[in-house]
Amino acid sequence: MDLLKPYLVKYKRDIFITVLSVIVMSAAALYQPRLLQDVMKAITEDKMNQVNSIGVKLITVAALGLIAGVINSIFAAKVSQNIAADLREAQYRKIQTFSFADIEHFSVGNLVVRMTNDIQQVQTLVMSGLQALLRMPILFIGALIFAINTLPQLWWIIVIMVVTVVLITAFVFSKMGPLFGRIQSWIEKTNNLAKENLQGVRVVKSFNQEQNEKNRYNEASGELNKINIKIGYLFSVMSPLFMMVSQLAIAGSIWYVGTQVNEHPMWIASVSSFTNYLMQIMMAVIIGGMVMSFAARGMVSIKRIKEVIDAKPTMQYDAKAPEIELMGSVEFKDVSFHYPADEQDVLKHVSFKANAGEMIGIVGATGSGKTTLAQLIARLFDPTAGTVEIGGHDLKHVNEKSLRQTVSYVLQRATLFSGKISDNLRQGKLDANTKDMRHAANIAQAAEFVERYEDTYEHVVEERSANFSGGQKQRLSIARGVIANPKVLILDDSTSALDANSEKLVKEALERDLQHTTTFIIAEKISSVINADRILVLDEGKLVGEGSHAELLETSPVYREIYGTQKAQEVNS
Ligand SMILES: Nc1ncnc2c1ncn2[C@@H]1O[C@H](COP(=O)(O)OP(=O)(O)OP(=O)(O)O)[C@@H](O)[C@H]1O
Repeated sequence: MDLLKPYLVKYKRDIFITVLSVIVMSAAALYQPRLLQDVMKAITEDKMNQVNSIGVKLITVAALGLIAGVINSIFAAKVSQNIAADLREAQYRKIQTFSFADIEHFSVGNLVVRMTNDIQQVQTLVMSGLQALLRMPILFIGALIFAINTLPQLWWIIVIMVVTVVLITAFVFSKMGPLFGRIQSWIEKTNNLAKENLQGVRVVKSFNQEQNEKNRYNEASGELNKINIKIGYLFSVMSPLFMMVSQLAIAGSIWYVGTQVNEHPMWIASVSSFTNYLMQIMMAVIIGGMVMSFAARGMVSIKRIKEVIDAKPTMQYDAKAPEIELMGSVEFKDVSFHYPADEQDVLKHVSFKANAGEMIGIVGATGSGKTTLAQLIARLFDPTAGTVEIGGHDLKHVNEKSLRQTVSYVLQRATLFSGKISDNLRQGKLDANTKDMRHAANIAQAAEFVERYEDTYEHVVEERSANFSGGQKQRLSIARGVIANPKVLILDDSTSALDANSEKLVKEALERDLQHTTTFIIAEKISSVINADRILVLDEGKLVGEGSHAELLETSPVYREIYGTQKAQEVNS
């Protein structure tokens, strides 16, 4: 509940209104049977003036109860929605501070469920809590007092009814509680499967995997369904049982009063309000059960949201580090690295220095650690040993803004955000004007197709950038990467979807227009980096060669082998 405390304080005025309205609503509900009893008594005693005045009172109390009920619902909805929005934003803010490792730790699907379904559960809990938490004890205790006060001789019926109902509730909840935790994890699994399937829809269709995917999804969805049905069964048993117990209690009280009516004729007026109070006691217990079920589910969700909000990002920036202008040299000093989930190093004792303005090619077999190395330059991960320095500064002590202004990383898989082309380019430079955009697009060989649109840079980017080809996406990502004229630019296989001529034009433009930028080009094909000032050769996480193309052909057997294989493939194709 710690999680909710600050929000309960924040919305205390509205919460106070809900509490007040609950009190009025419950008091009205409790007072009505008593007034009904008085009316009946007045009718049997033929006191018509009393009947009228009590009737007016009855209508006023009912109207008050109704108005209080409406106010309660409005404010409970308002508070619960505000709290849900605040929690959603708090989670989102926190997730923005997460490193890659933190996201991998939770998994994307898991975070999405925590942002949506778990928030929904907490919203329902707050809403039902504000509507019922106070109402339940007031109704229960109030109706108990009124019932005993009305027909004290029937106390034993109340006791039997309450004990039976409490036992049923305890039994049902002992079975239901553990199911709520399982529900959330199965929702995550089905969401992950759906997301993976939809994102990879082309692969699924082209490999005719629809049936397999359907089976995988059905299995997970079936498990989720089973748990939901179990909970449904338990609930469906509970309500008729409660109704049966209350009907038996009512029948028992009428029977008992019937046997005593000759001695106590006034009990007839009392028995109707007594049974009314019995129903109210039962209502209180049912409401309590419902709140408990929302609470059981909501508590699981609160715990899951709290895990995100309280998570300490594994990588933090030095808050005291001043914002400085970094120079473009990049140095790895005996760097080793393994991913958080793995023990084995994927980079092993890597040391090199790239001088400002150099163009460095990085080559190596698939899985040799090229992308990992690039991620350490952009500080998406910290090395597990050694240091990475930019402009002579250890990245662990560099201000975040300084780093982001210095390093621009164009990822292997081009990702654009829905909106406009200009919105995407401005992610690279906030205040970019059309001239900046045109310049960047020219370098990336994107201007040619962007300027064919009537609305040029204001052209829409659809969700998942579905209205662009792979090559167009890559060009726009490169444009976003170069627009701010970064000191360090990393192109991670970013021209793989470009034809050879466009790739050559991009390289030439980079050399011409970003002369002072230290550029790292990760490439599968040696031909893509053949003219680089220097080429780093990676093999199973080790730096096994460093030099120009000509030098490496002389000195590095690994490089020679890769080059030889690629040349042979070119000749054969
Ligand atoms: N997020 C991750 N968690 C765990 N292991 C990872 C992760 N990313 C990569 N690896 C592993 O690290 C090693 C190096 O991967 P990396 O992506 O750096 O290679 P690469 O040379 O860029 O490969 P490619 O040319 O295929 O892109 C591989 O063995 C890979 O399985």
